[in-house]
Amino acid sequence: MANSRIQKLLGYLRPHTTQVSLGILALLIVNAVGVYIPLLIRDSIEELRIAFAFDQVVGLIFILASLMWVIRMASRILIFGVGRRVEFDLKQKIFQHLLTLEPSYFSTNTAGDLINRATSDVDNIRRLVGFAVLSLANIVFAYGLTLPVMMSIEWRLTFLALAVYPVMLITVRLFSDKLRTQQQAVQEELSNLSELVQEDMSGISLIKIYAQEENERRAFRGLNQRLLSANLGLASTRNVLFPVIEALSYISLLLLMWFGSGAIARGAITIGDFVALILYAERLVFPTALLGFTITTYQRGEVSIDRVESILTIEPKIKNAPDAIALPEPIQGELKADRLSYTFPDAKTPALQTVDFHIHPGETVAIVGAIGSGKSTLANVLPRLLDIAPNQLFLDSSDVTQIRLPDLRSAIAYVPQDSFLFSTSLKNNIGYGAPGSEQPQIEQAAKQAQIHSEVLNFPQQYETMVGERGITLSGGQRQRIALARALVMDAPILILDDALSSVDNQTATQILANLSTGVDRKTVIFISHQLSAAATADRIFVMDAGKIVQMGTHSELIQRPGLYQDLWSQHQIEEVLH
Ligand SMILES: Nc1ncnc2c1ncn2[C@@H]1O[C@H](COP(=O)(O)OP(=O)(O)OP(=O)(O)O)[C@@H](O)[C@H]1O
Repeated sequence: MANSRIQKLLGYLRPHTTQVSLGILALLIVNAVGVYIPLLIRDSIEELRIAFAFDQVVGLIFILASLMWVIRMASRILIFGVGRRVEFDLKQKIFQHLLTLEPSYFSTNTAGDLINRATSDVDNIRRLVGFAVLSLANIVFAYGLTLPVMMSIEWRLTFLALAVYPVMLITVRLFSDKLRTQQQAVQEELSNLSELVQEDMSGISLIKIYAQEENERRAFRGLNQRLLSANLGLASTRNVLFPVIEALSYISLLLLMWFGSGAIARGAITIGDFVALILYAERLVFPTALLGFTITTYQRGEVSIDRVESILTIEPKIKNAPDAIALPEPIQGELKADRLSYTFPDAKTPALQTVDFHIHPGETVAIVGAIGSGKSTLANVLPRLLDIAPNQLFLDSSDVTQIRLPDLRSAIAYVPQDSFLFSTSLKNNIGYGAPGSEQPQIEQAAKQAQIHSEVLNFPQQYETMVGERGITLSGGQRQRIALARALVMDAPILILDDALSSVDNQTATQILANLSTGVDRKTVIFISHQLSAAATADRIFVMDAGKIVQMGTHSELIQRPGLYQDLWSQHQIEEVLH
């Protein structure tokens, strides 16, 4: 597992090998110069050349220190830049992969969790790639180059000076774990608070109708209070940690001074050696403290690699068959089902049971039936939004599971039950399935969907924005915009899944009549509870408990005793009562 994570990590870094190598080389130079400067100071002290005059050595130190500063900056820019690039690549990969997954994946996995993986987890990986790589390389070079020089000066004093460093490391480790939990707590409280604000803003009318302002204010105060406590906790841990690190580095300095002065007195080291040791011990404080944070960052990053990879390795259930075929042109729009069955995962009974039908090109078929009888399931299997077995459903005599998915889906225009609109202009919403559609095409589709004249009354007509930053449309208007979106595609098959439920019966009947006339008639599948509109279809399929229990024209079906007759009588009574 650990190996595979390291492989993944190396995989993320591979496209950026040049930057990483340059960044690491820069760190090596910085550390080499960092080790050289104290030696220069030592020699200067020894030769008593440093002091009050601006001398060559001071100038050299100034130049070297400036060089170090510039190269360190370059190393940070390079390696942190790689972190950002890896973050960018991963976000692209996750989003791209999510787009390949079937809709049912999103009903079993919450959007919150997916967003979290694409943001917080990717952020942890970015830190692992940027901060952890930089810090680890820096630690290796800092200790690798500084320790031998310190030891060559005086090994006993070196051990003494560094004796408190393991304590420093353990302290930072303990604190960084605590900091991590506290940071998470702050994040959680913050998202609880924003969730409440978001919910209250969208449910503001309910709050007012039920006069719950006071309760909501109290709920907000409670959450805000928790956020305050979490923030104060985090701040106090931070405020304790840094003085503790400082204190430990002073202990190291005191130990050095105490024993170092004895060593000078004994003549074991020179004053120059002593100053160099102090400078070296000081050099190692920062990398040591950082190592504690680096370990935590590394561990967090590892967990996040697993979480992100677990998304990226999910195989889409619905994909092109290995030997998928192109749909032969011209597409006729003939649909045939042969013992078509589908059971939802974890469901006890099938939603579709051995359904047989033959829908002719250009035919308008209405599908009616009780709630939960399988109508939407049937609509969803046609464009393979659900994973059906092969050899059960055929479009123009080709098995739909063998047709290339883009071909199949562009042959079917589908208006689902919930008329989802994107937060963009009406024009973009209507032209969504056929990007680059010209205004006349958009208007033509809107006219067919009987929404054109209403759009002309909107403030910016087709440029009017909808959604959160735009106007609010009525249910019926949304449905007709969604219908226009499907019509722009000009696909040979059109499926309307209860897509006109908020449109009055007369308009719905008119729309259906428009769709089923004309020279290039489409195959229309009209799923509806609106029986008066359904009655005008060429044929009607009546569904019950996952089966088509009756088929025929309206006039045939009202003659036969059965579910359709019952539904029709009920419909007549409702019409009279209204
Ligand atoms: N995602 C799902 N997971 C499990 N079961 C489902 C799912 N979607 C639908 N079902 C079940 O499948 C059956 C058929 O549902 P379907 O939505 O096709 O009915 P419907 O005839 O379109 O109903 P309505 O008229 O309310 O739209 C129902 O028993 C329903 O509970």
